[in-house]
Amino acid sequence: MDSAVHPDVRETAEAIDTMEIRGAATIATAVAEALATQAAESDATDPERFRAEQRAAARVLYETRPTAVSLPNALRYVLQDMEGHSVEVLRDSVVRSATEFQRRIESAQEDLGQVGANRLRDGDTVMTHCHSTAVVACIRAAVEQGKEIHAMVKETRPRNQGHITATQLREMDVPVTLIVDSAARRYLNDVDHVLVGADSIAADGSVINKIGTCGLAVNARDCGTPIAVAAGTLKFHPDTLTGHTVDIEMRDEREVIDDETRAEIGDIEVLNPAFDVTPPRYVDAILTERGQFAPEGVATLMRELFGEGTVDPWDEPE
Ligand SMILES: O=C(COP(=O)(O)O)[C@H](O)[C@H](O)COP(=O)(O)O
Repeated sequence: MDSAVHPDVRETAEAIDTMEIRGAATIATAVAEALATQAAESDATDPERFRAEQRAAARVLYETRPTAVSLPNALRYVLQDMEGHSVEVLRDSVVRSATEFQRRIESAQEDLGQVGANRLRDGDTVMTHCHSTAVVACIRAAVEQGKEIHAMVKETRPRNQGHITATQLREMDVPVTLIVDSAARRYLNDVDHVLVGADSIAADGSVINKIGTCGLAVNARDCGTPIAVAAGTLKFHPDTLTGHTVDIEMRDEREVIDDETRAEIGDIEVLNPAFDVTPPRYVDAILTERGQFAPEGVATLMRELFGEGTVDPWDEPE
């Protein structure tokens, strides 16, 4: 354990690991803030030491959850300009980049919210899955445009993030109907849109999001209900441009079944994948702060954004 890693960084990492801090954009904001604290409160006296501390902090944060690419994308953004010959210059660079990153996330969320809102008509009902700040931003913008929007919120087992969505939508007076996940098919003909977020978008337009998204999308397509994914460019996974796949997080079995019930049943295997992959053919549109794209079209924008490839600033230099 590297003692130079600030306690706030460890606290943030722990909160991400236990999902007290969760959701791709929220995780990204939290890690940017943690790196800024690490920088602001560092007592390193030489630049090399300062850089090593930042790398160690970034590694602790990076190793928390593997699927949401917003996390490494945030670390890269904050540490990208860590050039300079004095600790003061380096510190300023990290703190400035972290602030800039948070500002960009906020404005991207607002812009993609407008894009999503433009797809929604007055009186529409939207089915949601999990809790996505980007989806909430779209519905909020539609409400601010004066549209009456209803929501059918899937509870999203095993952790019931649908309850967070329901709470936030009620706070803006959106009428909410809560359903269990397996009831989605029954109501897909009654809703006008399915709107979900994303943890990562792959170069082929595949969408990696909360487990159950793929089944929902396949069913939506079968019913002819349009499905859009609200995901800023922060969710674009640069490594998929060179053929890498996205790691799907497996979580603790006890999120699915408690030890006592399990013992009563007998010897069973329990699998608890947190995310799944929806192929691009089941997705109508990806909504970003740069407008909406057909999933097959994101590769061009990804190349524009990550053309030169990426570096992993948490790695030790060669
Ligand atoms: O799958 C989840 C959250 O999963 P978990 O609860 O396991 O973190 C959300 O749909 C995306 O992260 C998008 O969220 P946002 O739009 O807020 O980035």
